[in-house]
Amino acid sequence: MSSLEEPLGLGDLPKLSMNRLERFSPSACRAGADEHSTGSNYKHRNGGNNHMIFQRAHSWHIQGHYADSFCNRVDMEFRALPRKVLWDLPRFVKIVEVGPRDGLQNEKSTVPTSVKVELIHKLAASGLSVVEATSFVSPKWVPQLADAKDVLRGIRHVPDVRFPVLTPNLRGFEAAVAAGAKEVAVFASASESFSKSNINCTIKESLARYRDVITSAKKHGIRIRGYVSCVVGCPIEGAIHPSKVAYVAKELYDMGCFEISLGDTIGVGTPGKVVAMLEPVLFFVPVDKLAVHFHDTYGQALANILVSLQMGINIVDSSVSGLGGCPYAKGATGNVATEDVVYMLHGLGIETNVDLNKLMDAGHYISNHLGRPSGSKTTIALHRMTT
Ligand SMILES: CC(C)(COP(=O)([O-])OP(=O)([O-])OC[C@H]1O[C@@H](n2cnc3c(N)ncnc32)[C@H](O)[C@@H]1OP(=O)([O-])[O-])[C@@H](O)C(=O)NCCC(=O)NCCSC(=O)C[C@@](C)(O)CC(=O)[O-]
Repeated sequence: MSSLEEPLGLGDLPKLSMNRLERFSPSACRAGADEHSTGSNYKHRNGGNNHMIFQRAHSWHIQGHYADSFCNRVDMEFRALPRKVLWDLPRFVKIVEVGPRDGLQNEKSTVPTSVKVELIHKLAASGLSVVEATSFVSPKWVPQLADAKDVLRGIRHVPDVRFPVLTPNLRGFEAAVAAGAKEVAVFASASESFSKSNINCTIKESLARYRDVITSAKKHGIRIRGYVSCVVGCPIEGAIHPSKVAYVAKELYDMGCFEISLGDTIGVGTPGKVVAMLEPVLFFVPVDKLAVHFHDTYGQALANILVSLQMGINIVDSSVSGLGGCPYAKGATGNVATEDVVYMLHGLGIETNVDLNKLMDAGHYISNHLGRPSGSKTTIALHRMTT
């Protein structure tokens, strides 16, 4: 990866346009204090004194004997500012890749099983530790995933990578186990209307079904993830009250789901709405058991992820190339692109274990197959830069 391709993180702030954070980067000060340099292209006025700050390609420098006292002041200012907004961020974020399931379930033309399996292998090779592979749902409802059994059987074992599948009822769960599933997910909704249109039952009925699935899963020693859909808005009902989200999340968690993913199914969330939704949920479900799952319909997904991380969440669902959309949520676009999430997280100095180049390779593979450009802005930008 060339330096141009690396995310512009805090350590690279001098490369960005002038702003407050940039000027007061402590790494810039440390670099300046350590090695004095020549060749200025930026002047900074501080408290009536002129201090020359020299900018080179990768570091900034403060000249002469002003450096130490200047840097101490700057360090103090800098610490106060990012502590508020950046320093509570997690060091590591687990990404749950949902492209092969959520991303493909809405595709009109049938994607061959071999392509799905190859995509899953490429995603696993990029370092992702969880790749949601498919759904054991009714093929009448979601024809694209009618080959669930064959997809699961086609996946070769990759150490430390998990391949969960969606199961809407006991029948789906049993089929998934028979095909070799080691981890499954159930999916309820915070909206009564969406529950009926998505899984043809009320919220209460869905929770009763999932209780049976979880009881059976426990017997098989299989881990179950729980989804809550429509956590901010519903395509039929509109705004959803956060208390409804908290209720369903708590029920699934109390039943035994090891992780609860909160889905903004139609991507209407904004950071303010997300904070308001997360607050009551955090009252009932431990923060380290929560994941966020944002569709990017209004371009708010990365902002929503950032605010979720600031609230302590460190599990993020996303879809390679931004594939997807829910068959029962008209107009909703795909999930936030995994490439864009990785770029942002790496830029913030947060580890993911994901190799962005290999991930983009997986994105190119499926985008080429589908015959359309990637939905990842990061991929498009880096591609432009290299061609
Ligand atoms: C839940 C059901 C099955 C109920 O479907 P139903 O029609 O109410 O149930 P049914 O019991 O009357 O069964 C209808 C037919 O499906 C069969 N059937 C029944 N169960 C299964 C099964 N497991 N696997 C295969 N076949 C099944 C069953 O045998 C029968 O076949 P028929 O007798 O007519 O030939 C149906 O509504 C369904 O499959 N819905 C699919 C919903 C879905 O996959 N939605 C998209 C995923 S959720 C999502 O995207 C949101 C999420 C998770 O990403 C988070 C977010 O973004 O918010």
